[in-house]
Amino acid sequence: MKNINYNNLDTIIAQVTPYGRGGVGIIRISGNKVKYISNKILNKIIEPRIANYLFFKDDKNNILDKGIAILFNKPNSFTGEDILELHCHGNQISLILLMKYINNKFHTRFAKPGEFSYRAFLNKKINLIQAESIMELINSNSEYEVKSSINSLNGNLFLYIKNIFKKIINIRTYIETNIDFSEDEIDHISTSEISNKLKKIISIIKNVCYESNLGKISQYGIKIVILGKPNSGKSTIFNLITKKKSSIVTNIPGTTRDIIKENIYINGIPIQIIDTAGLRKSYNIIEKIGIERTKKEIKEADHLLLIIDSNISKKYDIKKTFFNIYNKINKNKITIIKNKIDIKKKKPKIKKDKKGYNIIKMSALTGNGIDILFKHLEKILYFNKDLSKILINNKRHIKILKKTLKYLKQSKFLLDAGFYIDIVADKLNLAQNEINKINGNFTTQDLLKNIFSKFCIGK
Ligand SMILES: Nc1nc2c(c(=O)[nH]1)N(C=O)[C@@H](CNc1ccc(C(=O)N[C@@H](CCC(=O)O)C(=O)O)cc1)CN2
Ligand SMILES: Nc1nc2c(ncn2[C@@H]2O[C@H](COP(=O)(O)OP(=O)(O)OP(=O)(O)O)[C@@H](O)[C@H]2O)c(=O)[nH]1
Ligand SMILES: [K+]
Repeated sequence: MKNINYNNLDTIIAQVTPYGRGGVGIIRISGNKVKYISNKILNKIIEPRIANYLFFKDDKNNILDKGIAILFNKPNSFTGEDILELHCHGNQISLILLMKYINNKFHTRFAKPGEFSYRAFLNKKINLIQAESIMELINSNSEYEVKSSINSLNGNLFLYIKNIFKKIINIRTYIETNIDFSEDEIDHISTSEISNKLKKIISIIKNVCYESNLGKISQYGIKIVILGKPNSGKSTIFNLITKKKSSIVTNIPGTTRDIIKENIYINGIPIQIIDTAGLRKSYNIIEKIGIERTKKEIKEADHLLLIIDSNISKKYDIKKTFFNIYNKINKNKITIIKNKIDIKKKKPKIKKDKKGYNIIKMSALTGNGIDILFKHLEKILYFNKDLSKILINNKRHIKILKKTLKYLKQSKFLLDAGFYIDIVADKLNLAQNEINKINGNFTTQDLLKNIFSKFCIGK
């Protein structure tokens, strides 16, 4: 499909409901010929934006279907062009027959994937971010992805991008007005002020880029790694969370030699949960490999669950044995589970320790306390990071933001190192161009076509 000519704004038609059998199947027609087609097929001039229950007929007065027709007059439609929607009975054959008839009779054609949205974009009905988020929404596989795409559909991401853009412009203006290019020497006060401003933008983007690592969730889920001493109950927790018996549970310490992964959803959040080998010094070569891999998993994890047997004496300080991660790690990145509370018949609960780390007392064996754990994880993984506000799932956006970040860092570096301000400004310019690509202000035709062609048919 090399010759997609999106600029040729002829009238296009597509089935917008899924292929197959259904209660209702909707056909959408967009373009200049719509009114003519509507009059012919419906045998009537219908009022726009009103549902009309009518026969759909061919030119020989044969009934093609009887359904609901809605006309949207340009520019007040999804695409900004005239649109006719035919809500037919959901039979795939009759839908195709109807579309074929229209194509043959009125010289319309089937829409390419994303072509309706592309027209909506060209006619400034939606911005590029919204178009992409509509597609993200359609392709969502979890409540989590649905929420994030609806969020960017609502314009939150657009506002965020605009804010970064404004801040960059702000610095460029500041440079142009406050620095005298005719002098070789740069005023030190202004330089440090610019440097601070740059630092701020960098941190704003960094925050989002960090969260956007969660963007990989569509493929793998948020990575939760289970850690703990042998026999603390890691495999039992893993089985409890995944509700499967895939991890071998035994009372022989060191049974879990390798890493077991499972993809699950916790309250709609896609999660990849990983059970690790028992962490301890081992001369067993197989176990050693497992431990090396555990270290790697820890590095890549979004969240750690550290399992401790709550009945084992405290003087043996487990927390110290975990590569000192306990003290180094962000308090929200780790949850300590004091397991096996059933033995001393304690009640499950959640609390914070003196250092502010989250501790959950529960029993993996009986499942008592699992709801507390799930609720906590949901809070930590979803709400604490404020993903409900800005979450970037879109690979294209992440890539652009990373590039923007790179240019901003370079420009700060050059500034701090005392390079000429125009070199700094050049880098800023590059950053600005990057950010412009997200909302489609600085996007080539090829790129646009590429983006929209990944949409589904009828969108
Ligand atoms: N029947 C139907 N349902 C649908 C769609 C559709 O195309 N048809 N959509 C397709 O994605 C979504 C809704 N998107 C739409 C976006 C804009 C307009 C529209 O008519 N816009 C006009 C008027 C706005 C107004 O009255 O406030 C405009 O923008 O000028 C319609 C649907 C989801 N539901
Ligand atoms: N009473 C009680 N026993 C538990 C609990 N959780 C796990 N166990 C038992 O503790 C033993 C070890 O559990 P595992 O889940 O295999 O422990 P692990 O941490 O995966 O062990 P390794 O494979 O050695 O790393 C098993 O006999 C479990 O049945 C619990 O909450 N209460
Ligand atoms: K074990």
